[in-house]
Amino acid sequence: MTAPLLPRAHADGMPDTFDVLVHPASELRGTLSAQPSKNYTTRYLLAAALTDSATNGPVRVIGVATSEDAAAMLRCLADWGAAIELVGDDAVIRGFGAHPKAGVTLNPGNAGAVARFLMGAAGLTSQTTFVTDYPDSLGKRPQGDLLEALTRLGAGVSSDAGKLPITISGPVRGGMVEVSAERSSQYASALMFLAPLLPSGLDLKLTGDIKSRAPLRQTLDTLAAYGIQASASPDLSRIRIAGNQPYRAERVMVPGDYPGSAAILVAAAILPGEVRLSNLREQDLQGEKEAVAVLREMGADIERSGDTLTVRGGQPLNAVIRDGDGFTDAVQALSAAAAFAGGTTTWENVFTLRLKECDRISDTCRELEKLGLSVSETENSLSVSGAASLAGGITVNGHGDHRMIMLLTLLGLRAEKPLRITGAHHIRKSYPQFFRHLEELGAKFEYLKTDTK
Ligand SMILES: O=C(O)C1=C[C@@H](OP(=O)(O)O)[C@@H](O)[C@H](O)C1
Ligand SMILES: C=C(OP(=O)(O)O)C(=O)O
Repeated sequence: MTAPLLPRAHADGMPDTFDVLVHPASELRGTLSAQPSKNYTTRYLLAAALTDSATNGPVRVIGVATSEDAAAMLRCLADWGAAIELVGDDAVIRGFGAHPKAGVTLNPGNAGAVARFLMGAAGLTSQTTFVTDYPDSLGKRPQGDLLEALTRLGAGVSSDAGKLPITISGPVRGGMVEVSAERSSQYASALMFLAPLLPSGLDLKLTGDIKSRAPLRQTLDTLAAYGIQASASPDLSRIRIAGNQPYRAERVMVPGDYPGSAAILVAAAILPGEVRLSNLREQDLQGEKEAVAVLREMGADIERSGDTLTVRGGQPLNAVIRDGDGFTDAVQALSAAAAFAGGTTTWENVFTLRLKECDRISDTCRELEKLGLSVSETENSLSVSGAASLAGGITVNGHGDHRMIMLLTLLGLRAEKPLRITGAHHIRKSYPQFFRHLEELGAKFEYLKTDTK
């Protein structure tokens, strides 16, 4: 099953590994449809695999993302015993229910959410090992909070000081358990996916200053779509999910992706022209929907008609001070708007950005400084002062981080001279068509083949 699931992410006509040369754009104009949501794709695929095909039959996940993270989830679920068929843009999955294959080694690539959600479900197996071929990215991200919770539930766990590679030996028991939600919401989401298949369910107490509440709500939403009952306190510090609840669904449809689309909206706002972006639901739990409100507050002209947003670009922008935790995956893209806004923009409460594919606070500061921008950071915040223009004409480092690559690309589109971004193929983690979408709007890129992974 592995082979046919992989090429989807690479069917873009670009070299396997490349730097991108971003040419300045005078305007952006055209219509796009937002790509499928990364966060709903990972959730709907996992939940589909957790259905028991003997009683539920196949689940059709309609319109799955084509990113490397989606491919990673598909590959791991197939390795765990799910029968997966890709039919056009859909995935048809016959799930393994509460019985993923034991003794399997899973490689979730560079996908944090995929790795953590699967580590939760590994509590159903007698043993699952997790490795990564991204030791410098996912391999450095912390997993200890989830491993502690699984240990309290009776799992045997071995890890490299709370990091990958990790082996989890179950099965675990249910009941009450604390899990820290201070560094990532993904640990709690992982346990939420596990809970319904444990005989006594889980009574989760989320501890610490809870971060990324929006994805926790997307997990509750996914459970509901698969017929699982859950109850949560309004602040999400307590989430109760009864046991012995089978996952059940026939068809689920993946909505459009707000985090990636935020980058398109910013590009459209900082350059003259008119861009229409469809497939973005107004009623949606993705926190990055807030990027629309943030851009409007900065002075962007964005109009909504149903699921379509129209941006009339080139309006003068002003700085804002906002708590960025609610739209964590759009902070990078919005920093490109900040780079051209009057005044200093500060994103507060964004400590968790340091724990993503790179340190999205310090590494961002370093790259923006190279471009001549004035930036500052605290442990928990990132500030960017707007400039009237950017010279460009240099090489900046994509840090192997798709959201950093999006941010630098947006800056390059508004620079005076072309900007080279290293390791731009990592865009495929979440948004393989990013450059192609911008090309459809009139942007020009050169893809410079490299041998650097
Ligand atoms: O649950 C999810 O799908 C995600 C949760 C967020 O992570 P944190 O909870 O670590 O902030 C987000 O940044 C990530 O891209 C996807
Ligand atoms: C941080 C991200 O993803 P993950 O945590 O799933 O690797 C992201 O998509 O920006």
